[in-house]
Amino acid sequence: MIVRDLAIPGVKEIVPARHGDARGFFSETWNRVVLAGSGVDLDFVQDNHSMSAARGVLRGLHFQVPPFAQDKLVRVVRGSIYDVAVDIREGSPSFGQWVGLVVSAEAWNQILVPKGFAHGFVTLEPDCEVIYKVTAPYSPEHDRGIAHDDPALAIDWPVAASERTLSDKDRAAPRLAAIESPFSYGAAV
Ligand SMILES: Cc1cn([C@H]2C[C@H](O)[C@@H](COP(=O)(O)OP(=O)(O)O[C@H]3O[C@H](C)C(=O)[C@H](O)[C@H]3O)O2)c(=O)[nH]c1=O
Repeated sequence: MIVRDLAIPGVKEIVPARHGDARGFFSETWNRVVLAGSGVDLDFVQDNHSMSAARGVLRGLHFQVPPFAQDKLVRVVRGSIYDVAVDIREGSPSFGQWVGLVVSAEAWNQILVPKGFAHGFVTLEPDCEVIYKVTAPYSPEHDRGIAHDDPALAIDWPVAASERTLSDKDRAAPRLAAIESPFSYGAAV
């Protein structure tokens, strides 16, 4: 299992081994002990699976506020996505900055998005299936969003605005400056 920090510390790319043979392959896509050995010791409580039918489906930017803040371990079992994590921890040296990663079934890679980050992705091809573990259960009352196209974030989405499909909720999301982040850099969540 390869674990590497992306441009904002805490956000990581994880690539599990894939053991191929004449039948196909086997992969331990998550192993708590192995990940803990790489400094990622998380207790996931829920597994999610979303399917997006078209290229350009954009889900995000979402986060849940404490006490339901979530770490997320995201992987793609069909297709490919451009996955984005935005640092929304007040006082962080990278507050308002983002990191993006292509996550795909072909690359067999994953992205770890810690608490304190807003998360979203855009699909790069039709029929993308995204599987992700989270460390807190879904709580609609604690679910929040910020605008994926907030000019202050200037996220370089690889799908043109005219080709994106968003939920009504995401289209109406506020800009980062319009919300009070519940996260503080260095503080336990
Ligand atoms: C997130 C979630 C949703 N739902 C229900 C609520 C709605 O009836 C339906 C679609 O929910 P939503 O439009 O919030 O789904 P996404 O836009 O894919 O949201 C996700 O998108 C980005 C990428 C994220 O990081 C979050 O995991 C999550 O917010 O599933 C549940 O039943 N459980 C859940 O954990």
